[in-house]
Amino acid sequence: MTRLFNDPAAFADEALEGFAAAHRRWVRPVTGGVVRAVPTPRGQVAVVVGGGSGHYPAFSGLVGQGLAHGAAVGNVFASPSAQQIRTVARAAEAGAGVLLMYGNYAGDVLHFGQAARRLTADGVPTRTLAVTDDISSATAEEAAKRRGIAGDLPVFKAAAAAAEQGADLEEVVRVAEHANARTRSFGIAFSGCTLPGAEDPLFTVDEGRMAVGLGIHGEPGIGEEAVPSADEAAELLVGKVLAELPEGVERASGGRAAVILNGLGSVKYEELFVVYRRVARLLAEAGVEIVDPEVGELVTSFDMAGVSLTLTWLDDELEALWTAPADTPAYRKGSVERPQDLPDEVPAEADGGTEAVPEATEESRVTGRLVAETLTTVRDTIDAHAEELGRIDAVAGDGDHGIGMQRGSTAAAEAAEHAVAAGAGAATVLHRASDAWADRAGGTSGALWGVILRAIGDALGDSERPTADRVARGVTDASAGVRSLGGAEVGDKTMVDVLVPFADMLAAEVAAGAALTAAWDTAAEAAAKAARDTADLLPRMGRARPHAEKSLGTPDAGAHSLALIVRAVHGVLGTRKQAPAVGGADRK
Ligand SMILES: Nc1ncnc2c1ncn2[C@@H]1O[C@H](COP(=O)(O)OP(=O)(O)O)[C@@H](O)[C@H]1O
Ligand SMILES: O=C(COP(=O)(O)O)[C@@H](O)CO
Repeated sequence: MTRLFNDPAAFADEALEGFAAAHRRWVRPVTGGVVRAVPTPRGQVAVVVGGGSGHYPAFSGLVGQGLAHGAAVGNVFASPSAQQIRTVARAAEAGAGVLLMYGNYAGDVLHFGQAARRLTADGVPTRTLAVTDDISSATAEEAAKRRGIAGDLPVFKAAAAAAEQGADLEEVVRVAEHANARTRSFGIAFSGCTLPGAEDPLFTVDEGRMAVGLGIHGEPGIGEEAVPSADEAAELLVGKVLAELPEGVERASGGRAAVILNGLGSVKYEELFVVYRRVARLLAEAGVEIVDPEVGELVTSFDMAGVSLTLTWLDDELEALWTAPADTPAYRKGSVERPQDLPDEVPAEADGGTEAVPEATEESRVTGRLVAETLTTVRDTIDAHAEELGRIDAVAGDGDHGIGMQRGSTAAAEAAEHAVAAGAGAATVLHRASDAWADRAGGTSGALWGVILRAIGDALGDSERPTADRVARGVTDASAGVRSLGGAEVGDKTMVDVLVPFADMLAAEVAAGAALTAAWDTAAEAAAKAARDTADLLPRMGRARPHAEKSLGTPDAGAHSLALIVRAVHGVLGTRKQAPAVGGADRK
């Protein structure tokens, strides 16, 4: 149970503020996360890590000499936004490029990928690496789909130590890929975590049972067994991890490995030591030499009761990097040389102020006002359903869909109002709302809603006549944009299952001559049905995929929220018969 919080939606920001205040020796807060207090030496590759909050010490606690140069920190269990990542990377980079590192989760992959493209366009050479150590989350044949759990630490550390030793960006990437390929983890859990403000844990296991193959977001395990003794738990974990040796490691015997026994949040250190005692013996019996083991909390999931075992199979290169010194708030090893002349406190960054809006016609400004009003209604609709969306997402996902959508829609409505007050046209209102939604929400749906609003804005423009045809084209482009960015298709059990039929129906109705409000009504009906139908699908993308069968009978959270939103938008359109974009006479 997370007991101490103020506003749950502000939990991650407030935790980061307190963390930075408590660790000034190591870190400096920047917009979107933290960077080292000791600036990156000129010419050194910067390793910037990141992910959602709720996993401390991942990710902010791993920033310091010998480890990460910066961490982008998202909302609870949600990826940081591309904009946050970019700001942190810009503050950390020192002329030799940036490697962005994160666990392999849909939201992280989308946002870090976008950030890399923007940084490259800014002239900062940038590469990405998603850690994939969790062997329970996909088969060896589909290793690229595996999640990143406690293996984040040794992979981050190898890359950062190589950067510290002067490797260039290509070399740091090679080392990171090599460390990732040689890292394997497996975990078990006795109870799920309870998110700030939530009543119930994300999953429960019956008394005397445990989940096998845990995730770090309170995802239930992939199987269930009776709770073992500490020794039996050690036997299970060691057996699983030794069963899949990486390429280049012929046999366990004679191998050397970095070993991490990780507590997920509420398994006590003494319990971990009891388990580790047997882990160490079993590995010794298997002929594995343990190098610098770690027993403790390194990647957590709030108060989840769970434990995972990670092995990174070392060669000479990886061993030197694993044993190299590091000095961060949560992870220290050996002694690092600390520069004497630390910079004075860096002044807080000025917030960008209000950027002037591009020219717009009066007609487009009227539509901009309608868009802002619609976004306010979207925000209110999401507020009213936030708890329900979180509950649906918790069935097979991480329970954060309500919070993420709330943060995104609130920020979008606010940005739209500011843009309208500055005299913006429809495109600019939607573009500002798109950036605000993606930036504030993070997570998979934050990136995708950013794409949706931007595509509709592009179609409406700031000076063109806002016709029903343009709206329909914008929605069609949004549908294509979401599929292109997220890679999901109809049938994968995502919001795409609703967006595609909605866009297709809207385009068909408008092409057949219907006025926008009537066409939207018919399309929203199709969206509601498509959202309900996702209950019968097995997820093939995103957080729910490893728990496919658990989600049968429950609709997809992102599909449901999209259907709610398009219905709410119809409510606004229906009250504005005079608005330029909604009258049948304005079809062309
Ligand atoms: N690849 C994808 N393409 C389109 N939609 C996706 C994809 N992956 C997940 N989603 C949608 O995102 C929703 C979850 O959004 P969010 O709560 O932000 O996710 P997460 O916490 O997993 O980042 C899912 O219910 C699904 O509709
Ligand atoms: O939760 C995380 C990001 O995953 P999403 O795909 O955005 O849900 C993060 O904690 C793991 O790095």
